[in-house]
Amino acid sequence: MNQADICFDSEVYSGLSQDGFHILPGKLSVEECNQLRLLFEKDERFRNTINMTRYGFGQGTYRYFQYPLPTIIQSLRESLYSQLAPIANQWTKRLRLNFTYPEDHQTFLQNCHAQGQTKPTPLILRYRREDYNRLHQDLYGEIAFPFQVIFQLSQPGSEFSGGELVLTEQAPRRQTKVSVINLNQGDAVIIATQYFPRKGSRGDYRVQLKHGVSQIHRGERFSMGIIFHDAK
Ligand SMILES: O=C(O)CCC(=O)C(=O)O
Ligand SMILES: [Fe+2]
Repeated sequence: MNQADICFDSEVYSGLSQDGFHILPGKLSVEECNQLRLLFEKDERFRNTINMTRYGFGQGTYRYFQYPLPTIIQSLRESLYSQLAPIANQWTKRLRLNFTYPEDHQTFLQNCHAQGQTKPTPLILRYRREDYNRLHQDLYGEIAFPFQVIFQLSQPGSEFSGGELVLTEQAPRRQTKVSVINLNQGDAVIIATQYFPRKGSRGDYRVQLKHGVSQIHRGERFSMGIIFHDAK
């Protein structure tokens, strides 16, 4: 894991505030991706397994980790949180929301737990031919951190085709805009969980964001999601 390549400077801030997402290239090594993929088979690591067809979420399988999280996921969750929390707090001010995100993830989780959100939310997803993930938002209770991070664990082209990560943004009085995010194995993308503030001529306005995955045409695609709030 390369900590040095995340630098949450003004470019990250303006990207997130303009588009609601920002790509972090080469966040994980191929070796780390392969290790994370292998975890998918280890039942004892997970608290719940979701067959997406059964819930109408799409087609494919995802598994929620249980505590304690694998070390690499725990450390990514803490370090990404502490870098994103200051941006989250600038956003809440711009959106005139009455909530302050603590500096460290542990304190944030205490807030979640006090609201009955106690279950860990980091997950690994596996898609095979014809699988897909419908547009959605990952909200699991009243408390939601405004960012989440998605990691590509498979290599497009050699391992699968299709299966693009898709974001839709909905601004007031506009038709929906779509962005297709092409990630290589090991890349990650920070996305807005629910909505983000965008500067307009008459002040900031709220843009809603959803994410999903287009159908896989060939092969197998694994991804990992780090969501910072816990679930009810
Ligand atoms: O498979 C993907 O790229 C999307 C994963 C996802 O929905 C998530 O991490 O919340
Ligand atoms: Fe998601």
